[in-house]
Amino acid sequence: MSNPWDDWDHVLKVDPDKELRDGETFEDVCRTGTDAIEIGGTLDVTAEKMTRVVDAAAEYDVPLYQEPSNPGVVIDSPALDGYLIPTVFNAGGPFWITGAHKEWVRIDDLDWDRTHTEAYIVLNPDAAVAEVTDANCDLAADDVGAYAKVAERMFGQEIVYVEYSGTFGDTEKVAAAHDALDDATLFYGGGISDYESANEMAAHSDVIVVGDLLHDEGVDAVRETVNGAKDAHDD
Ligand SMILES: CC(C)=CCC/C(C)=C/CC/C(C)=C/CC/C(C)=C/COP(=O)(O)OP(=O)(O)O
Ligand SMILES: O=P(O)(O)OC[C@@H](O)CO
Ligand SMILES: [Mg+2]
Repeated sequence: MSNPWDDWDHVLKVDPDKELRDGETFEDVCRTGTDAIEIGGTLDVTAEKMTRVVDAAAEYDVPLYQEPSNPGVVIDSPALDGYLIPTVFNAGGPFWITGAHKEWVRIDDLDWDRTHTEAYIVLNPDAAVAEVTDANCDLAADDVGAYAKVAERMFGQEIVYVEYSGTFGDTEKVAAAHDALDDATLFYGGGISDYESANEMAAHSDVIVVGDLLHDEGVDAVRETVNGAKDAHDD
């Protein structure tokens, strides 16, 4: 079965809790050449802030996905192509693996056709997501590869996400996850800041995710990362 992300090289992650650069608009954001926009962040996200971003991006034709950090921020909008729901394979306890999901399914009527999961392997211990989920980030490359294989083969995950949010990762660990997967799509996110870093990580993954750069440097810098990712996959 084919999935939209099979054809992606680049995802832009917009944090609803952060501002765009002065003078930049969501139209500019949607015209960076990214393949999809993921809307989410770990800290201080609310349904209201989510709605603001979804509404602002709705009229452009880039696919829009919500990535909720908890069930309380999920919004119901026809502008969304879907929901990418994290599950943190190396979380310190079950809540961020299946517990939050159980609570969500209990209280909400889910649109299953638009709901997909991302099997996160969180590797930057200083990131908010690592602290919130109490992730065990002390993993060697072969541990990372083994988690990726478990995610794909035992849990049927179609997306595995190596997450270094805030810092550029260890290419050996990213490559170990990539090598472990047959069909699942490997997302890599963390510290991508320019053409070179995008090009380098894209060589070890299927999709690179760019986050803070949008809020810190703006849309022109993001466009360079799109070029870096696409060039890596064209070679
Ligand atoms: C069941 C539902 C609907 C939600 C639960 C989803 C889960 C398990 C979330 C746990 C992991 C998490 C908080 C993911 C959020 C996405 C993410 C990693 C965003 C990046 O956040 P950071 O960049 O670390 O944080 P800030 O941008 O807020 O600093
Ligand atoms: O903000 P950065 O470091 O680009 O990370 C992107 C993304 O993986 C965060 O979830
Ligand atoms: Mg962030």
